[in-house]
Amino acid sequence: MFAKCDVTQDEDFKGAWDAAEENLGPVNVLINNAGIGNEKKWELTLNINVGGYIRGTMLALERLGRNQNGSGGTVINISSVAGVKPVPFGPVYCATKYAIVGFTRAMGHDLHLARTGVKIQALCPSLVKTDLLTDSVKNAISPEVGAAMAKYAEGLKEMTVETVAGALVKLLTEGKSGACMVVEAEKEPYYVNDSV
Ligand SMILES: NC(=O)C1=CN([C@@H]2O[C@H](COP(=O)(O)OP(=O)(O)OC[C@H]3O[C@@H](n4cnc5c(N)ncnc54)[C@H](O)[C@@H]3O)[C@@H](O)[C@H]2O)C=CC1
Ligand SMILES: CCCCCC(=O)/C=C/[C@H]1[C@H](O)CC(=O)[C@@H]1CCCCCCC(=O)O
Repeated sequence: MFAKCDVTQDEDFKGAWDAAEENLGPVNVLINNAGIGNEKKWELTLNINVGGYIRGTMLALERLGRNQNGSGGTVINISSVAGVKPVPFGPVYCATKYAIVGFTRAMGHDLHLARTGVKIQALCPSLVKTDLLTDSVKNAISPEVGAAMAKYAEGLKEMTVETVAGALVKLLTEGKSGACMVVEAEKEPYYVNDSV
């Protein structure tokens, strides 16, 4: 099914959730995935990459939280390797992905899990060659930085969408709330940043 959803808009997010329930039945997993890499439009990048994830998580807590008579569930936030190490090619992008790791660790803490019964987790993939990379090169802070990003990316080992999806299933099925899992080419996925 398809539903229009601009993640910066509350009404769109609620409408997409309702449409999913009407068409598919009860929802108990939300994956916050929409993201951009645009250093020139830094406020838009924050609104989508951070605001959209927080909006989605708050909606999931409202709809799924046991403290709201919900059934519990899981939110997976797609951060990035750029959320656990500084990536100089996209400083704003990097800041948004660090923000998501911090938000996930804090909101995923047992203090909240005990209240809501909703697990909050983050997946931090390394590079997959999607439109995001092309757009990020085009919208880098300067043409030179864009060129350096493209050159660096060329030198990286290829990682497939299937590898990322496999890690996501592992995180969803075995990961604790607050867990942040990194997935890189030719490595077993691993956890970082244990909760306090
Ligand atoms: N491609 C990569 O190397 C990596 C990507 N990520 C993250 O994975 C997620 C998905 O990225 P990709 O599939 O690679 O990029 P992509 O550019 O192929 O997909 C991003 C999607 O987000 C959607 N989107 C953008 N703004 C939106 C908005 N306001 N509302 C709703 N949807 C919106 C776009 O329409 C697009 O379908 C992003 O959060 C990205 O930061 C994380 C690590 C590595
Ligand atoms: C180590 C960072 C992995 C980043 C994967 C990702 O989220 C891609 C993001 C691009 C973004 O749109 C703006 C950027 O700066 C990113 C490109 C980064 C170049 C690849 C670095 C990959 C690596 O070292 O594993």
